[in-house]
Amino acid sequence: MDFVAARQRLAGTRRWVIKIGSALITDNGRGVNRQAILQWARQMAALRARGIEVLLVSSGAVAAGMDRLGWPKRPESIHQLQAAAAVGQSRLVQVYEQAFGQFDCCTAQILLDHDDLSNRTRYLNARSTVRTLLSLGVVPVINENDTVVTDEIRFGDNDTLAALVANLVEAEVLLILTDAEGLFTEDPRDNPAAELIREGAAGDAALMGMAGDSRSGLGRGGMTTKVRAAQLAARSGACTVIAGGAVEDVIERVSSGERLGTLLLPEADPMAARKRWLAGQLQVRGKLVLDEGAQRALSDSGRSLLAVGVSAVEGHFRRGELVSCCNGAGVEIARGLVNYDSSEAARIVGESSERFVELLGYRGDDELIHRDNLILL
Ligand SMILES: Nc1ncnc2c1ncn2[C@@H]1O[C@H](COP(=O)(O)OP(=O)(O)O)[C@@H](O)[C@H]1O
Ligand SMILES: N[C@@H](CCC(=O)OP(=O)(O)O)C(=O)O
Repeated sequence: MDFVAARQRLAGTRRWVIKIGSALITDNGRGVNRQAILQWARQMAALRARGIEVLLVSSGAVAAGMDRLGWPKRPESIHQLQAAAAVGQSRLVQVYEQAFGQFDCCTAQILLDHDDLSNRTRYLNARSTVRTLLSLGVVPVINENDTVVTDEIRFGDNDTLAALVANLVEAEVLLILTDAEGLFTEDPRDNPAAELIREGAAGDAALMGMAGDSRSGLGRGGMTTKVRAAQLAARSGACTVIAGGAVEDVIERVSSGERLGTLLLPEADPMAARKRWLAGQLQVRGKLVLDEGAQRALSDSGRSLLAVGVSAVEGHFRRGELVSCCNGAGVEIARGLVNYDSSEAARIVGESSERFVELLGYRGDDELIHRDNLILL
């Protein structure tokens, strides 16, 4: 793998999930670290200004709640943990909204549980809401819905949740900020001579052997869940960077390709991995019938599907759902995520994108399906 090129490619990516762990958020349990949050918000706002969509997965509800309630030690009882999370979460979102507000960014709280990502309808709902927020320029601030989850359905650690969110929105990058400067050959708390792994393959089994558990009493999974998160994120083609959240301007520096932290890459070409993942994840909701020119544009030239090359629309689907692309004889040649609802698609098929405003009342995307969201069969 060409790691130098992979680092540089980070600068050209368009959608990031950034996860910040409990120890960082609470300055090692000393209360919500407003100063640090302001710095991260500034950097995330700068990413947004460069056209990069940012989703934040923030831990820290339990730790912030413990601090607010004056509890020195993490409670054992699930009900006390849930109570602490309820107290801490409201404080967290208030701090985020204020911090992002200083950089003209709006935030939205999203609390997810296991069902939201495993149940198909709720998965699509979550996906549409998050995508809508992103299109509005809002930064979603996501956490596990700690007050309602039970042990059986708990993600447990936000590394896993962040990776599943990266899958949900097909992010290109998962940046995990923690209190270590990346993955070391062993826990630097045990061995100060341990060396930083700068780059690797997310699926490399040796990495798990290096990763240890959390020690802080605030975080949950240590490096084990971070390496596993990189593996999960790789399924939809995302690369993962594990880096030190306390490093100055870490988000901006990683996003400009600087060699900070640990970069873990998907084995397959990111685009191929993402397409394979897409094909296996979603149900086909409808069908588009392509004329011969469009069939050639897709199959021979790997181009996007334009409305002008479509002669018919079948089924009922919404923007972002998976549709099948067939030739006149009904043979499926491709699948992809469609940019328009079925009723809108029916109005624009056979037409060039110049007429979209007239036909739909707004311009929208030029492509019916962008080539990045198309899988040839
Ligand atoms: N190989 C390793 N390299 C770096 N840190 C490690 C390693 N193994 C275990 N750790 C521990 O993982 C911790 C970070 O994980 P965790 O406490 O869960 O943080 P977070 O709250 O950010 O998720 C570090 O403080 C470190 O002690
Ligand atoms: N949902 C919990 C997350 C706990 C957790 O996973 O913490 P971490 O290992 O620091 O990401 C909270 O907000 O406290």
